[in-house]
Formats: sequence, C-alpha cells, structure tokens
Amino acid sequence: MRFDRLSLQNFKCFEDADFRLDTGVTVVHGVNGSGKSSLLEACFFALYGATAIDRTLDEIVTIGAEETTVDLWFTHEGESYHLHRRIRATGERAVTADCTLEGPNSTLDGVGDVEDRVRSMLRMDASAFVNSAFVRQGEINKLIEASPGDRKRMIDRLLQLGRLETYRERAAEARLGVENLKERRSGRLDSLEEQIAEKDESTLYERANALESAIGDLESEIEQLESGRESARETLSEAESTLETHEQRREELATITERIETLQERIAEDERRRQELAETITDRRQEIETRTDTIETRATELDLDSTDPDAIEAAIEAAREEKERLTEAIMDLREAVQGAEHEAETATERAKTLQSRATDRRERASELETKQSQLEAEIEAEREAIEEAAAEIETHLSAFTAASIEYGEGAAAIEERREALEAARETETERREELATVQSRIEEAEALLEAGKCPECGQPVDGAPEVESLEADREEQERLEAALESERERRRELEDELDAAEALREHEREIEGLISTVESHGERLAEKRDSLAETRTRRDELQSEATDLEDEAAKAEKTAEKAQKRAAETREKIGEHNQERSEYADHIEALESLLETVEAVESLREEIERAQETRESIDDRNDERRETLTELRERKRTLDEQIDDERVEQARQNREDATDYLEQVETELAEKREQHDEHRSELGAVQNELEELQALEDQRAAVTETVEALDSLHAELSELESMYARLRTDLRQRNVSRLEALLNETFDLVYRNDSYARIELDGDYELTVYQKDGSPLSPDQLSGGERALFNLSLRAAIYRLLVEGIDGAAPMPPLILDEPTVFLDSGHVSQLVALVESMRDLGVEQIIVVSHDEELIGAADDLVRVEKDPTTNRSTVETDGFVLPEADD
Ligand SMILES: Nc1ncnc2c1ncn2[C@@H]1O[C@H](COP(=O)(O)OP(=O)(O)OP(=O)(O)O)[C@@H](O)[C@H]1O
Ligand SMILES: [Zn+2]
Repeated sequence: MRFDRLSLQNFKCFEDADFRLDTGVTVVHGVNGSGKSSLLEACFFALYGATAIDRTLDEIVTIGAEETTVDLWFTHEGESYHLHRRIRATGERAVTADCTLEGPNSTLDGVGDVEDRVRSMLRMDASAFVNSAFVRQGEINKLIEASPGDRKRMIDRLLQLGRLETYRERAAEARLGVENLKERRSGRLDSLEEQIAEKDESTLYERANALESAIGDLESEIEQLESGRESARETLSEAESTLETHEQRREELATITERIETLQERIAEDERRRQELAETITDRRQEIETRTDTIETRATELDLDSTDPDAIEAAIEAAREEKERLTEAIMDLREAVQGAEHEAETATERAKTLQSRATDRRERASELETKQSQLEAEIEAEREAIEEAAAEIETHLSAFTAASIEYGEGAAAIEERREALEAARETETERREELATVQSRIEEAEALLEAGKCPECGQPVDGAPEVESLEADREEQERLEAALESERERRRELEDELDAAEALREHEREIEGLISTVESHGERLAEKRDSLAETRTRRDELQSEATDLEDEAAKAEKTAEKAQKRAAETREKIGEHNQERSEYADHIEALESLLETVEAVESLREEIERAQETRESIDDRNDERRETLTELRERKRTLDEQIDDERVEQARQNREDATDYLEQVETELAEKREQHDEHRSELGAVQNELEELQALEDQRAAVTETVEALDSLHAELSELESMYARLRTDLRQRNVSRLEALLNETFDLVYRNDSYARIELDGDYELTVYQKDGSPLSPDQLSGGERALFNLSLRAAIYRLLVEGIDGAAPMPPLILDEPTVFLDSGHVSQLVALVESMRDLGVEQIIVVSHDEELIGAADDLVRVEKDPTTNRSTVETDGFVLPEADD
C-alpha cells in the first residue's frame, strides 16, 4: 500500500496544499512549527478520522475557516483509491459533511462504511497503525518504556492476540450468562407447576356450563317480553289515532257553531244600519230645502246673476284683486310718508347743527375782541416806557453841553488825562529834588562861610569867589521854589479834570443802558402790533362765517317744514284707502259665506247618494251571508251524526291499558337484561381462567424445552472458552519466537559491530539485552540514543511480523516516522539510515520520515519541503524530484 497524492484545504495551518508522494524514502523537512507533523496527521486523518489522531474536528479546521477538505489518493493491491473528507464548521461544532471512498469498483459513502472498509483493507485499526507503521513524534520510546504488562497488551493487540483473549472472555461471559439464565428458567418452571395445580380444571368447566344454560333461558324470556311490548305499542297507537280524529271533529263542530252565531249577529247589525241610513237621507233632504231658500235671498242681495259656485268664486277673485291693489297703494303711500318724515327730521337736524356752529363762531369772535382791547392797552404802555427812557437820555446828554468832552469820547479823555497827570507828578518830583539839592548846597556854603573856608575848595577864604557862588545858588533856590509852586498848581488842575471826565463817563454808561431798554420795548411794541392786526382779521373772518351758517340754517328749517306738510297730506290719503279696502273685505266675506252654503248643499246631496249606495251593498252582503249560513247548518248536522261516544270511550280504555303494560314491561326487561349481562361477564371470567390455564401449560412445555437447550449450550461454551485460552498461549509462544528472531535480525543490522550480542524476548515480552561477554542488561540501562534505535528495531520487527502474519498478499502500509532522530547523534543516524534502507529492502514500498537531519535528507529519494509564511501563519508545500543538500537548517 502506498500514498500517491495528498490535497488539503484549510487543514490546520495549510490553506491550500496539493502534492504527490512516490515510492521509496520521502523526507519531509522544514523549520519547527511549519506543519510537517500536520501533513502526516492529514494522511492519518483521511484514513481513520479525527479521534485516531487524538483531535476533535474543530481542532483540524483552520482557525477562522468554514470548511476543510482532505483528499488522499492511494494504491492498494494494484488498485487506485481516492479518499475524500469534507468538514463543515459553520455551526456550533464542526461536522463531517462528506466522507467518500472511491475504489475501482464502487464508491462508499459515510464515515462508518468508509472507515470499516479502510480497516479491513489494511487489516489494521487506527491504534494498530499507530503502534506499528506510524511512529508519532515523541512516542519513539513508548513501547520500550512501557511496563511489561502494558507492552504485552500493546503487542498482543498488534498481533491480534488480544482478540483471542477477548473471544475467550466473551465465551466465559456467555457461559456465565447461560448459567444465569438456566437458573432463572428453572425457577420459572417451578412457579408454573404451582400455578397450574392451583387452578381446579373440572370445577371451572361445570360453572361455565351452568352459566351458559341460564343465559339461554334469560334470552328467550327477554324475547317474549319484547314481542308483548311490540303489540302493546300497536294498540296504543291505534287508540291514540281514534282519539285524535274524535278531537278534530269536536273542534270543527265548535268552530262551525261559533261561525253561525257570528253570521247571524252580523246580518242583524247590518239591517239596523240600513234602517239608520234611510232616516239620515230624509233628514238631509229637508236641510237642502232650507238652505236653497237662503241662497236665493243672498244672491239677490249681493246682486249676483247666478248662484253657480264658479260664478261666485269669480266674483270673490275680482273683489280680492281690487283689495290687493288697494293694499299695495297703501304700502306705497306709507313708504312716501316715511320718506317725507325722514326728510323733515334730517333737515331739522341739519338746521340745528348749522345754528350751533354759527353760535360757536360768534362766541369766538367776541373772545377775540376782548383780546384786541387788551393788546391795545399793552401797546400804549410800551410806548409810554419808551418816551420815559428818551427823556432820561436827554437829561444825561445835557451834562455834555458845558463840558469840553463830546458824548462817546469819555473813555478816551480819561486815558489822556491820566497820562498828563502822571507826567505832571513826575515833573513836580524832579523840581522838588532839584530844590533840595540847591538848599543843601546853600546850607553847606553858609556853614563853610561861617568857618571861613571856601565853600569851593575848603581853603580858608580870603577872596570873593565863594560869595559869588552862594548868591547864584540863592537865586536858583528862589526860581526853583516858584517853579515847584506852578507845577503843584498844574497837578491840581489835572486832578480836577480827571474827576470831571470820570463823571461824564458815568453818564455815558447810563445812556447806553437806557438805549437798550428803548430797543427792547420797541421790539415788544412791534410784536404786539402784529398780533393785534392778526386778531382783527381772524375776528372779521369768524363773524362772516357765522352769518353764512345762520343763512343756511334758516334754509334747512324751511325744507323741514315743507316735508312735514307733505307727510300729513299723504297720511290722509292712506286713511281714505283703508276705508275702501275694508268695504271690499266685507263684500268678500259675504261672498265666501254664500259659497260655503252652496257647497254645503252640494255635499249634502253627495251624502244622500253615498247612503243609498251603502244600503244597496248591505243588501248584497246579507244575501251572501244567508247562503253561507245554510251551508254551515248542513255541515253541523253531518258532524253531529258522526260523533260516536261509545267508540271513543273504548279507545280511551285501550290507551290506558297499553300505557300501563308498557311501563311494567320496561322494568321487567331491564331487570332481565341486567341479569343476562351479569351472567355473561361471569362466564367471560370463567373462560379467561380456562384460557390462562391453557397458556400456563403451554409455557411449562416451552420452558422445559429452553432449560434442556441451555444445558447443551453451557457445555459448548465451556469447551469454547478453554479452546481460546489454549490457542492464545500457543500463538503467543510462536509469535514471541518469531519476533525475537526478527528483532535480533534488525538489531544485528543496526548494531552489527557493537558490544551487544543478542536480545532475548520471553513469553511475557520481557526484553533482555546480552552483552558480548554474556552479561544481561535491561533495556532501560541503555543510552537514550541506543534506546531509540532499539525501539525502532522493535517497531521494525513488529512491522515485519505483522506483515508476515497476515496471510496472502501483504498490505505493507507506508512506514511513517515523525522526528526519529531527536535522541540520536550523527553516528547513530547512520544506523537509522541503514535501518530504513533495510526496511526498504524487505519490501516496504513507501517510507515517509519527518526530519531535519541532513544525513537523512541526503538519503532520501524525494523531499517535501514545508514552509510557513510568518505574516499569514499559513504553510505551503513544495516537492522536489532531486535530492539536494540543504543550504542551512
Ligand atoms: N486549526 C489550526 N488552524 C491554523 N493553524 C493551526 C491549527 N492547528 C494548529 N495550527 C498550527 O499549525 C502549525 C503546525 O504544527 P506542526 O506540529 O504540524 O508543525 P511541525 O512542522 O511538525 O513542527 P515541529 O518541527 O516543531 O514538530 C503550528 O504552528 C500550529 O500553530
Ligand atoms: Zn513536528
């Protein structure tokens, strides 16, 4: 058997992978976590399903994907097969949507059928495959490290020996089951015997017979009662129908009698009515005569040619028209009166309004006159104030007439005189200082003279010059004193003049104030004059307006008077018309009353006619009634004859008897029936018991037979059980010898030149390694690498034994090793390579190894490279026909 091709969609880390596998050694390589083991799992999953690889369906679906498909094509015994599985993961849990196995002859569908077929083709179930052909990662030492007991179980199972034990156990179980069953059946047999003895067969038959005859008697009694009841029912119904007919005839007779009476009454009544009508006719005729006289008298009064109703109506119509015409005329006139009255009212109103407006104007004009005289007085006052101010101005101006200063020059004169006064005062001071200087010089000279010294040089005087200078100074002193006096005079004059100028200036100011007073009075005067003129004009206007309004008011009053007069005239006319109209109304009334009388006569005539007609119809009706009466009397006589009281009495008696009988028979029947039912159910119970007895007897026969069969089965099973036990011991012994030989063969191949001599495998699969010197060694005393190789050897041996052990063509499943080199150094890897080679030589068609060991890669026929994209975390597969050394890894 070999795998040809594997195709994956969304299987674990593979999004999409599809590659071929060939015979020979294929090494799958790639970095850790790239998905190598997953590829092997995929093959295995395709064959045996998820539980075989200890996974759930959810775990194998790529995270986030909705569907996974796995397709494995393989060749087995020269035929091609295609295994297809599809997993859907859209629901809560992933489920297998498709599982098919396409073979050369047929296609299987469904997980159960497909997996059964795979098991029978490979002659291995999933665990057998895992323990021999498929060495899972990390499980390389599983077999060797197991306890002898576990190992025994594993290998036994592999070699199908476990099955023999299972069979033996089953046989033993079956034997025990049979023993159990036999015991229970025997117990049952005893209880059946007891039950049969309990039921007394002969009594049961007696009771059944007695009941059956009693039931027969009751049934015939019931039958008799029922026929008696039937004839009673007939008698009853006959009697009832006789009585019914009798009753009907009685009713008819009563109805007819009543009708005859009614008819007689009606005829009498109508006769009375006919008589009354004849009297009415006579009365009406008399009345007509009286009224006809009245009509003729009235017609003459009203001056009518004819008393025909149409003629009277025509006269009424003509009078009404005339009256209508007058009514309309009155209405028109009333309107005219209203119009005139309205006009008068309006005109009066208008006259009043106009008059009041005129009065208003006049009042306002007189107010203005008062205002006018007030203004005139004010104007006078202003003028007087102006004249007063002018007189004052004149007085102040007279101060200037004598003075040297003109009006208006006061201020300038004051300035000029102040300057002159200043100058005069300065000159006076100068003169006074000059005088003082001269006077002191004189005093000095006089002193010197007195001392005899020259006043000029201070030398003692003996000449004249000194006297001469003193003389001159004395003259000078006199002149200066005179000059000072005139200066003083002049200053005083100037001071007086300044005072005069200031006084004039005061007058000027007064005058200026007065002028402004005059000006303001002048303005006010002008204003008042304007206002006066305005007032005058306005007063004149108002007066003329008043006059106009008064004229108009007078005109309106005249209009009102005229309208009132018109209204009075019209009212008079209305009075005349009313008079005329009431005359017409009286005339109409008289005519109408006449018409009424004429019409009354007419209706009286009609009444007479109707009364005559009614009399005739009453005659007819009574004739008919009399006929009916005769018929009814005839029918009454017949009925009287038909009624037979004796027969009726007989029928009543019969009815009573039958009813009594029926009541009694029902009770009796019910009793009998109850009795009958009781007997029947009792009989049923007895019959049931008889049936049960029969069933018990049948059962006793059957159980006796089963107990006998169980005895013989028990013997057979005991034999079978011991046979399976014998068989297993024999087979195991044979297998152990063969396995030991194969193991030594393989081990030799691997450890040919080493220190180990051989391996011993005893009946309990206890393994012992013998060294060259003959000393024994337990396998767990070996190194890790040795142990791995040793284990691989054991696997290879088991694989070979398995293949041999299966008769006919060996299926030789691919040998699959996942990371077998983990515990091996390079030297031991060569031995592994040798082991692999030898397996191939032995005829293993396909060997798939997951490894990154270079030596193994070098020994491969084909390489499968697995790579994982680190960004998407998705793996891809590449195959290569050539064997190339790995660059690095
Ligand atoms: N359902 C899944 N969907 C996506 N990725 C998954 C799923 N299940 C497992 N994986 C990933 O698949 C990867 C492959 O694991 P696998 O054991 O096949 O790698 P390996 O190549 O055998 O590695 P090693 O050399 O370490 O044995 C893991 O990295 C894991 O994260
Ligand atoms: Zn791995």
